[in-house]
Amino acid sequence: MPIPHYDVVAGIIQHEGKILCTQKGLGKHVYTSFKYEFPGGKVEPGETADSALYREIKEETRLEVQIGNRYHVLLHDYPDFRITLTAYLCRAAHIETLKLTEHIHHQWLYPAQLRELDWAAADWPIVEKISGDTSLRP
Ligand SMILES: Nc1nc2c([nH]c(=O)n2[C@H]2C[C@H](O)[C@@H](COP(=O)(O)OP(=O)(O)OP(=O)(O)O)O2)c(=O)[nH]1
Repeated sequence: MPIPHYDVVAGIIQHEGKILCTQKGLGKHVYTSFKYEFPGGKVEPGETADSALYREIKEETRLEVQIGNRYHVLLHDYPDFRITLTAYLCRAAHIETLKLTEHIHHQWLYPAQLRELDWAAADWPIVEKISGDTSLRP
């Protein structure tokens, strides 16, 4: 049987120079359980990437973000499935409404601090790019 391939969108949500990092809880897969990721999720049939990202971020964080430019696209193979992960720069004007509905923890970190977290394997190229990206500094 071919392994499933999912189209996943993720938001690099910036607020006052920091980026929102969200930690997954225990899930179906040990290799993504308890890992940090950027809020987002699978693009459903009939959705655009933008509308899927806006919907997922609102569902998961209650934040209403402005979606900006596409930042990075990559293909990653997990043991049971593969994803095309597309990360977009996003901005949150207000973060008072932040409420996690699926993740167990969150941190707002400066770009250079992102490497300190235990990220999902697919996210590392994005984390490395952000860490060295002076244009993201406040
Ligand atoms: N939203 C998001 N998902 C990511 C990132 N990195 C990464 O590997 N993923 C994976 C985790 C999931 O397997 C998939 C996103 O699907 P989903 O958000 O619908 O998650 P899900 O509940 O089906 O996943 P799971 O917890 O059951 O494994 O992409 C990321 O930075 N953001």
